[in-house]
Amino acid sequence: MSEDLLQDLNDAQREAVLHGDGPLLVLAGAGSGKTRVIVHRIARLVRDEGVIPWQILAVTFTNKAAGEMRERLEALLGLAAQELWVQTFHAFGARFLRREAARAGLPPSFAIYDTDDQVRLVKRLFAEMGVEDGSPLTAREALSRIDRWKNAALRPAEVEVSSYDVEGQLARQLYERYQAALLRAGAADFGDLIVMPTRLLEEDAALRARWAGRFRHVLVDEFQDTNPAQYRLMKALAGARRNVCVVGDDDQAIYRWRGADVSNILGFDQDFPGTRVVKLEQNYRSTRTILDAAHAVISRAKRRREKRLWTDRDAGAALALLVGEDEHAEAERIARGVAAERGRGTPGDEIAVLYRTNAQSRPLEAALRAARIPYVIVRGTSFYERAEVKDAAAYLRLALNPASDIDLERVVNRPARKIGEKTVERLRAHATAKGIPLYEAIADRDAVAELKPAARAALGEFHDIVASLHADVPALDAGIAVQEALKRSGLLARLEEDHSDEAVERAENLAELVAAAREFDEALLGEAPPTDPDDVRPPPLARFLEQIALLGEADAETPEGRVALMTLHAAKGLEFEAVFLAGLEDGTLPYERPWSDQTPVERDEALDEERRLCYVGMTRAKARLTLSLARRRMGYGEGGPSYRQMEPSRFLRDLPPELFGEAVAREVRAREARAAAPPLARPPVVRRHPGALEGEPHIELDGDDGIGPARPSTPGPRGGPSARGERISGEPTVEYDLDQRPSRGGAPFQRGARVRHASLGEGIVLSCEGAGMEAKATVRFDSGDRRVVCRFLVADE
Ligand SMILES: Nc1ncnc2c1ncn2[C@@H]1O[C@H](COP(=O)(O)OP(=O)(O)OP(=O)(O)O)[C@@H](O)[C@H]1O
Ligand SMILES: [Mg+2]
Repeated sequence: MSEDLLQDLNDAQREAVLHGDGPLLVLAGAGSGKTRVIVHRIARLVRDEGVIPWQILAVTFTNKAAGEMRERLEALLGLAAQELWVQTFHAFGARFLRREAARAGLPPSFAIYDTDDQVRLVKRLFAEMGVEDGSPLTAREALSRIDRWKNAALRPAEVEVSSYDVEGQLARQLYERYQAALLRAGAADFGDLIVMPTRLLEEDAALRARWAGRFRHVLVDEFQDTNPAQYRLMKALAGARRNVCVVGDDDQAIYRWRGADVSNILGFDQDFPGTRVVKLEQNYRSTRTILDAAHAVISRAKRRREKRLWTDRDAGAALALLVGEDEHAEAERIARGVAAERGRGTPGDEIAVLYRTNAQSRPLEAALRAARIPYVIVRGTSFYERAEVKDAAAYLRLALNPASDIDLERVVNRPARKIGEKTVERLRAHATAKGIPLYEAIADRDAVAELKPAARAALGEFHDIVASLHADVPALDAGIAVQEALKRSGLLARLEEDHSDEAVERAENLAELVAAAREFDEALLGEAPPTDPDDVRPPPLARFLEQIALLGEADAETPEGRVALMTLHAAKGLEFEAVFLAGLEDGTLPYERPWSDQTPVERDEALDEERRLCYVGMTRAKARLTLSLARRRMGYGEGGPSYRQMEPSRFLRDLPPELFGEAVAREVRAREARAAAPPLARPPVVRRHPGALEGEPHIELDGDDGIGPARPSTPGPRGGPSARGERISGEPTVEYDLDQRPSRGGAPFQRGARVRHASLGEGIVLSCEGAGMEAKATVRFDSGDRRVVCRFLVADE
């Protein structure tokens, strides 16, 4: 037995790592070493049991998590780790389908459609069906129904919809056409990457025997978030051998909205009788304060199985709370907190700012940029979502498969070739009538006969481009293929002719795409030749496109030293020295849809899921956890954007005040005593956290910060310019006034002051009027004179 693999494991972890054959379920809270168990178990199987790496399949939820797992395995196993199948469910599905493409009716180089492609396809099908987009369903609504059916691994013919459900009937009809259109285009969507392998395996015993025979061990991380289709896929792959090891935490189930089903965990030992269940109870990640806070939130979930983690670490730092007047002030305080964290030597990539919805990232970005703190938004698809990058990808996908109509429609007139929408419509009608792809219609004399000569010539040229790419490019290295596509399509030349800033930026993005493809080729060079006889690897270009398509929400690399900004969903499984959790307000976290038509039971379930999300966020922190909220937040109401007053999150009220430090606890006790007396309107008090260093997070105490009991319903004035607080005797409490701080956002500026704006850059103040939140300044920027709200300006010191 390799001792080193068993060192640094507690008894329960060791039991799971050493478990022999048969089903194993590791059920444990956050940071208890579940992922570590998977990694060490795989290493032991390879090193001590002689299992061949490609006979092991491990699935995780995000590419980032898969990447980290692979890194840890490489450290333990060296080169042998390369041939392990460690990936996301979707990446596994894609890999499976490339090998079994013919059975699924797809070409091996099938394209993977993203949401944008899906929406365009549905809109086109709506048009064919004579259905108006939005009545009764929008394309996105229809797609979300289709997604739900796919999560349950249902094919169109198996979907049951009541005859009274008009929308459902339409969605079902659409589903059928949609699948047919995908097959015709030689494409699959994300759902198909799971449904198709699942159904192929379930329905073909010989195929199942082959695949279940090859994987001697199947391991699943974050098992609580698998949907029924993924669960069935796992079951089929486990086969009769039943060597499945699943690890999960029911408290961290956060994908119910995507069809994940916690009953997978609860019913696991019914499907796999004789399952060994291992529970882990020691947390190795967080301080006791952080664990207590997380427990206070999660333990109030309505439906939950009680479990509690313990740690032998100290209480550590108290929780910190930041309160901003609005989301910009909140963001600015977080930026200051992050700066202080870096100031104490914490590397940027050990700091994360987490939030509930993507929309919250904008003010945070602006504040970090203004504070010159390097950050990265962990949202992998953003680069590949740029129009010019998608255009290039569409040419490449056409090179592999000219029948992909969605790609053809995207680029037939890019760069502009004077091929108008009317021409495309005519071709579309012809293609639909004849049941051929657009690519063939273009070359069809009958289809183009009535077109004007100029349009005909342009179409002919476009057809030649696609034909030449299709003939030459598919087998090339990805880097060269991308270059050829950019050159032959004319995309790059057109941008180079144009000298506008925008064109330059787009050309740079295309250069970046070439660089990414070259890096991909280089990485392939480092790949050892497969020892797995069944391992047919597609040519580099197809693999490169697949990698782009599979970049999920949560998967961007976090470059060294940069602070990570991401949603709570994306933070799953990760850990950071310091975590800032933003937007602890009712409505933001827990998130509430403005138009909720939920039943009370659904509302309870939704609230429990928000609680679990909050728990996931808090348990990402190793040493320091800062919570923040805004008193009002810009939202979109009926009359357009407007400010909404926000109440502190109910989750904040669940936290024992002591976790914020003794001074806060004392203040809350005093507040309780005051609350017992007749209510008095109390002015807000802003205090520096006792003993805090300059620039450190401070805590605002004015009775409405969400800590401790809710204040009686007589609201005091908020944030008034002359707010005064009382001292807690004997403590070095520092008070200062938010609106009077010199040379900070929100303060009026002197004429001639140098200021910085997040998007407009540096400038000089020409004049300033108004006061406080409403103050506006006229500023001379490089791009011209602009009137901007002072809150968005930072003095350039
Ligand atoms: N026995 C141990 N001794 C020391 N450190 C450990 C031990 N087990 C786990 N750790 C460390 O604790 C941290 C959390 O472990 P891990 O990420 O495996 O937990 P997890 O249960 O998967 O968490 P999550 O639920 O958030 O995914 C990691 O930094 C890991 O290296
Ligand atoms: Mg984990």
